[in-house]
Amino acid sequence: MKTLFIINPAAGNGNAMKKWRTFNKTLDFPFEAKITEYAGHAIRIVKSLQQSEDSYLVIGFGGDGTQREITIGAAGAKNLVVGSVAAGSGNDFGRGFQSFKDGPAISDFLKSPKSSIEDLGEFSNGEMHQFVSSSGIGFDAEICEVVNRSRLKKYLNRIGAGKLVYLMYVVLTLIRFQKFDLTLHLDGEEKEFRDVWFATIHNQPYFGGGMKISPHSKTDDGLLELTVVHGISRLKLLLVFGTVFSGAHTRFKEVAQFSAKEILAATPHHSVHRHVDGDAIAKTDLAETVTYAVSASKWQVIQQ
Ligand SMILES: Nc1ncnc2c1ncn2[C@@H]1O[C@H](COP(=O)(O)OP(=O)(O)OP(=O)(O)O)[C@@H](O)[C@H]1O
Repeated sequence: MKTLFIINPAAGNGNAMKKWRTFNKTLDFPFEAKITEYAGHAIRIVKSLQQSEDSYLVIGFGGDGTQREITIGAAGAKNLVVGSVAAGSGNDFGRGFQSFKDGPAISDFLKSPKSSIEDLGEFSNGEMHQFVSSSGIGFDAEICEVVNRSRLKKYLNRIGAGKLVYLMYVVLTLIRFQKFDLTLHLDGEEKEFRDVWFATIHNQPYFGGGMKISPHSKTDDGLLELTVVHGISRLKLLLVFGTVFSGAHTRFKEVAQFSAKEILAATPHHSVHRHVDGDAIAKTDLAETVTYAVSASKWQVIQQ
């Protein structure tokens, strides 16, 4: 089995490259390495390996956006197994799926490679998008969007204070966020929610950099889970966030959770920010209904 590392220099607030330069000195096996040059590049790199006669262990060296791209590129391929080394900001991929903690762990894996077959989330709004950990709309997606656009972020990253800007925008967004109405169809059953802060669809339990928000999610059960946080004051929302790490958030009546094979979601009165695996994408369109489901293309992740 060949090994390819894919390094995203933009991950971890621009620190992934520095981490890679130290990390690659610890590797005692042959490997190839490619540095991504633009968003979406990792999908192209990994897709091109699908034609290879060799089998590959493809290891992402970045965060959740990088792992999403690698997984999409590897979906459906029998000769590709996905691994990861956390070098991003949130790194939820490595919490929900197995990942490598260091070079010797990769070395051990290569001596007797094992993998498992996993689900991939998919949503369609005319265009098809895929996600590996979660995709959602609302408060958290708006934070992703404003942080990405921020000029202050670039400046603070340079002086090593990138996390500060995130915290600042959480508070700002909390003050100015406009709650929205949400209409859902869960395997055909209709549900309406008012005053929604966010709704997130999960393939795995972790979200937002270590919050175990969807404790019942399993990565290979052919189902997606949905969390809707609604009808809650700003102050109580902060309290709920404080309980996510222990799992106690599921006891609040304002936190609704469901499992379904197919989820249809519409925001008929508001255009709302969206994310896939923590990366902001275009806002919802008032006229559209988005369909979420598990993709038919499965993928393989390492087992240690
Ligand atoms: N050379 C590049 N320049 C700019 N963006 C890139 C480049 N290569 C990849 N990207 C994009 O950078 C985005 C962010 O990377 P990633 O999500 O891996 O890191 P992160 O945001 O620090 O981590 P996390 O998502 O775990 O918080 C990815 O979605 C990817 O498309």
